[in-house]
Amino acid sequence: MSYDALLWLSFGGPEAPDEVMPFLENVTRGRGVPPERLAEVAEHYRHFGGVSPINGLNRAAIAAVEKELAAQGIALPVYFGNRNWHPMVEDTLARMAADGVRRALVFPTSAYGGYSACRQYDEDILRARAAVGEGAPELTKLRQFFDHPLFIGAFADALRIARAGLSEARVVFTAHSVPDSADLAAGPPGEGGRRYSRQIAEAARLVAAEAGVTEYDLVWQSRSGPPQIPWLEPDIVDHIDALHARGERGVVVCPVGFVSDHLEVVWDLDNEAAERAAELGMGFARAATPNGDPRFAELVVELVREHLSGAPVRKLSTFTAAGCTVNGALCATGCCEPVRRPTGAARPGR
Ligand SMILES: CC1=C(CCC(=O)O)c2cc3nc(cc4[nH]c(cc5[nH]c(cc1n2)c(C)c5CCC(=O)O)c(CCC(=O)O)c4C)C(CCC(=O)O)=C3C
Ligand SMILES: [Fe+2]
Repeated sequence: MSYDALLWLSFGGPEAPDEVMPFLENVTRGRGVPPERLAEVAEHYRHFGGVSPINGLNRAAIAAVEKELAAQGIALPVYFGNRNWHPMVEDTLARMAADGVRRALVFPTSAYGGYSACRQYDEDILRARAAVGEGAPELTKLRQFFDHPLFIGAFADALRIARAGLSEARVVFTAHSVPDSADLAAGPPGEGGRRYSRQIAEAARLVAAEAGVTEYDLVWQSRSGPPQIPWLEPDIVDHIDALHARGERGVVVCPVGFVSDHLEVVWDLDNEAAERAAELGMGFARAATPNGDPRFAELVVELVREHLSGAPVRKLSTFTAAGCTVNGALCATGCCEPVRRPTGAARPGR
């Protein structure tokens, strides 16, 4: 099979103060996130002048991937499109079609399975292809890479470096929380669910092993949604309290659930969690995310080469290599089914 382009598909983020609310409305439309939470998150973006780091980080990563492709003699133009903010994936796909792209690979900026981390990117692909209509490029999404040796290796080195600065500290892995019901529905029906949290736990185990860490915890961060709906727990900040209560002197946080230092990392960890640790007199360090590591570009190009030249599928876990589907198709019927969130208002019966 031959491909004409690589589409870099990401979440998107505002790049000016007046973009914050429209961006947040795009993210949360129909998802039952209370207005108070939205106002709070808008405030987080305002601490950074209304500019999320995510688009800039993606542009830098794309530049690194373009260099790596060229270095490996692969002629594949890279396009950038987002789910929630400009450049919107619908517009990017229209441009690709106009440029004559017939078939493209898609790199989603998430390593994991689950509704938010995988299936929602399939929905983006479906939506973008429907928007372009006739002549829309055929899109093959690259697989989940949470257990790829280059991903694990980048995190393991970052964790080693972060630990080197703190003499006594508990290692804590963190990932974005999701509703418990969404985690339960993650993966193909019949496989017991929880594909998202199981993959996160496996990545944490692999990173810890490679970094020589024998004891650690796995916690969650950045929950939204109404408080009566259960999400994955414990929360990172509550966990820092618990570590303090049992006499730990410091904490090294490894954000294994993310590929770059976007807002959830630089606000929820580097500000909120770091501040709580400081209040408690605990040491705090945070491991870098892989986006800035040269191995990240190599990883992307290796995933591309699995398709272009049959490069071996390298992975460190025994979990199924999932997420690789064509034109937004699911891994399996009912895989990572979205769980409808209550909006607070009564919903008309359907
Ligand atoms: C699993 C997961 C990932 C990792 C996988 C991946 O990377 O794709 C992720 C990434 C990200 N999440 C991001 C931002 C936001 N996520 C929100 C809300 C939510 N995230 C959820 C899950 C995840 N999110 C969920 C279940 C919700 C509830 C609403 C819903 O069911 O959809 C909200 C709404 C406000 C709030 O309530 O926090 C915002 C602003 C940004 C960009 C940050 C920047 O601007 O730098 C990134 C990379
Ligand atoms: Fe999110």
